[in-house]
Amino acid sequence: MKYVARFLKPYYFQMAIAWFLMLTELAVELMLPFFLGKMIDEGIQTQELDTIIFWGSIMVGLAILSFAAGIINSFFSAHVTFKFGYDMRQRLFEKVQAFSFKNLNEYPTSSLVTRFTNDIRMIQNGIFMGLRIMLRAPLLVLGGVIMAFLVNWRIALIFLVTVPLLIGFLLFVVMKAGKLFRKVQERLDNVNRVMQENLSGIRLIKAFVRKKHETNRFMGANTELMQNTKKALRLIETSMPVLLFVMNMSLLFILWYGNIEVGNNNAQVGDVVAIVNYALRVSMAISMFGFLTMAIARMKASSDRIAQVLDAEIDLVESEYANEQYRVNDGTIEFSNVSFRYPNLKEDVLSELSFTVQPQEKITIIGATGSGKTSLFQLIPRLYDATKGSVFIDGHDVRDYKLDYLRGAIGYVPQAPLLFTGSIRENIRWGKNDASEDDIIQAAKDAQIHDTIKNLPNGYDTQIGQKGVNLSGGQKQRVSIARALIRHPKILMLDDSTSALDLKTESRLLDAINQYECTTLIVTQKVTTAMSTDRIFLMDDGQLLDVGRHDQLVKTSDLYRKIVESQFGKEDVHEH
Ligand SMILES: Nc1ncnc2c1ncn2[C@@H]1O[C@H](COP(=O)(O)OP(=O)(O)OP(=O)(O)O)[C@@H](O)[C@H]1O
Repeated sequence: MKYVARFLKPYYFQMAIAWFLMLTELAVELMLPFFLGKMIDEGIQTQELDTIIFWGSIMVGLAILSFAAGIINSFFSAHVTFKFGYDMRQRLFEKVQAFSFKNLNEYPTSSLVTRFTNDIRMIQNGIFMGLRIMLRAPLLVLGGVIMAFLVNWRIALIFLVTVPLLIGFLLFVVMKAGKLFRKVQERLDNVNRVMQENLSGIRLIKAFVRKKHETNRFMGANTELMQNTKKALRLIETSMPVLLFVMNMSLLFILWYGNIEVGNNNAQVGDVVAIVNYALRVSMAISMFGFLTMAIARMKASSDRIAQVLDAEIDLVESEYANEQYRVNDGTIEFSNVSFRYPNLKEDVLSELSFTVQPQEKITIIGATGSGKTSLFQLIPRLYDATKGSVFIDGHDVRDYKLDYLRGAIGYVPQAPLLFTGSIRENIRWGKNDASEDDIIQAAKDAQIHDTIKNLPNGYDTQIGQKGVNLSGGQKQRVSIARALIRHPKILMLDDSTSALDLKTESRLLDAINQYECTTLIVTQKVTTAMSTDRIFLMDDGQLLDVGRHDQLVKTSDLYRKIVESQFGKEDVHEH
């Protein structure tokens, strides 16, 4: 709950006003039955109209005051609640933006989405209820009992039985429900996860005719959520009849015993009416108190989940010694004894890699799937840090660069091109905010996508659907290459980004890239791509098996020869 208090701090003043108004409402609520009793005894029973009007006017005045206080309290409570939600969502978003890849692996997207939406809403509910009824409910119980004793202590003795009974029962319910609601929240995570996977993979599901399987999976998660929610709500629902039963019994007792006391001249009719009124208000306050504690239990469960994210240690941060002066000018890349292991793995996926790539050199990295090509790429813009050894760019360890600068100097096209909803122009400009229209067109031309865009009905204004659904795989790849080229990066990294391009387009693309003054690393499976670059890195099982030009490797590397044979046929190897 420390974060709840921290995020509420700027709004303490507004909260104080809300609480003050709530106390006003409370005072009125406690006074009304008292005045009602007075009106009955001094006005109605003695049939004095002036007295009735006098007490009646006071009661109407107080009711209006309470009404106004209630409305203004709601206004301030809502203001604090929404501002709180806004601030917390913003902070959470910034934190997740700062997450390293390792952090992101720990928190699945669906769980983050639930935290951003549902958990924050639960906390907001708790705060809103807190501002409206937190002090009011217990004070109303206490004040109601005291006032009832002041009116007539004999009849009020019944409160000594009913109040502890109800409070004890509600505490029991709340404690049990708190645990159940925590489970509900976890089940909601599951439903969101399955739903998200399904929505993003719906095309694949249709293509594989896996609708039934996925529907069952969703039904499983949904049923669990329903069962857990049902359990929690059922528990709360049982509390209401119990509450009503105790309340009705106590009312009956007050009326029965009150009647006797009035008969014995120990009480007046107005006293009995006032105490009945207090009994009703106290019971309602206890039930409100129950809901409030429940809301706090849910709020606690949710705030713990938010705190987990806000407290998550970000393992990949900018070094405090990072040098602002360091610049990437030439684009020399050096790996020195670099080993790397994903945090959740037991074995290295890259072992003892050492090589240097010269400025503006074009390198192809070729190797079996899972051999560590993407992992190698990720170490250059520091998406992960090497577990052992160092990566240097222009002679400086990547860890000594300002992180944003380093990443900004690199044009990285990931394996799965991801485009954002918006126009094609916006997607290309995403790589460089201040790019001019000419820059955008030039980057698109170099990425060999300009002609395609021009032929679209809306050209560069064509809206890209979610994740680029309305573009072909190769078109998406080229838009994301244009997005990287527009930065004029000193280091360009294409992770299997030309896989969907035909040979001619790919060759034109590589020629265009040659015009850029950048060191280029290309992960590919295609020998044709490898042939057009300066050197080929042959990777196998996290190791650099061979390095050389195509014509050298064909002679010296069995593995490379096999790859060439698999793509060109045995006889053609030496021709190529
Ligand atoms: N986020 C991750 N967490 C744990 N292990 C991972 C992660 N990403 C990749 N790996 C593992 O690391 C190894 C190397 O993966 P990598 O993605 O670098 O291979 P690759 O050569 O790029 O493969 P491909 O050609 O299929 O893209 C694989 O064994 C893979 O299972």
